[in-house]
Amino acid sequence: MELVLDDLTVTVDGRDLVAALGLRVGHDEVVGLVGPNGSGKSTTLRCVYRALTPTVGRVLLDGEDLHGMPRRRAARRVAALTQEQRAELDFTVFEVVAMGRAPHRRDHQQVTGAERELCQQALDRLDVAHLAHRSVLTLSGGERQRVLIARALVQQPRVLVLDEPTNHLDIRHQLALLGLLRRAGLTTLVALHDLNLAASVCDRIAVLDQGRLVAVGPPTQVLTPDLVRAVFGVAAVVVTHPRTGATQLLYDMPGG
Ligand SMILES: Nc1ncnc2c1ncn2[C@@H]1O[C@H](COP(=O)(O)OP(=O)(O)OP(=O)(O)O)[C@@H](O)[C@H]1O
Repeated sequence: MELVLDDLTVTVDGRDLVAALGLRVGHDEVVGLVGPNGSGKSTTLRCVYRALTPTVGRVLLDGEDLHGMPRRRAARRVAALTQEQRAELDFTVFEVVAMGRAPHRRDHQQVTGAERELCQQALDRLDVAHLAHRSVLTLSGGERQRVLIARALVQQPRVLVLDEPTNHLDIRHQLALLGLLRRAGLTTLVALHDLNLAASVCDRIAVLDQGRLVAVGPPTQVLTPDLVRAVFGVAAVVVTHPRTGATQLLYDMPGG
């Protein structure tokens, strides 16, 4: 499914948090959204999971206006892992993951055997199967993050929107998650702070600065020392990973 952000603008109190953003995420493509704190990444993603309605512009799924769709139809297409997401009620991990099926079920319908199987697979993929019967209230930050990602997968969306999904994850689970995103075969828009992780996992990277898209393209073309200095104010050199061939940045320490 193709996701298009068409001339997206979000204005609050006369200030454009996102300004005339145009971005296309192709079928099965993983596009990374990077930029400094406050550059508009979460605001952009909030428009895609419908927490915000753009002031101007549209979000299109295969040409259809996402904000004009009935809520359940949109929820069957787009799953999100957000910054706001909390799991504060005393449900078990399995119950929380099974909630991902809600857009596909009629009210009060029981979870089917096939859906239970789907949940079990997602728990296994995210390495949280051993927690299935624990209360989500007892989980560590990284465990909770993995449970919420499992729930998003169980939703069987066509489009995945992730806001800093590697937050709280240790390095093994960060890499496992990004590998999973690569293999998921979903149209994926992911906000990431770590430029090296973004370079490793994304087909293309879109760079936001003060609400404006300033660069978009393959990591090797976008993540140049000039761009990193101009947008992030950091001096960096670019190296090529000797085994994977991925572009990676090495940063100068300020005053170092
Ligand atoms: N509801 C709001 N009212 C006013 N300003 C807002 C609102 N929501 C976000 N902002 C501002 O919009 C700007 C962009 O915020 P946003 O959360 O999209 O940035 P971000 O790129 O995701 O940042 P970070 O890397 O810090 O998570 C920030 O300056 C933020 O303070």
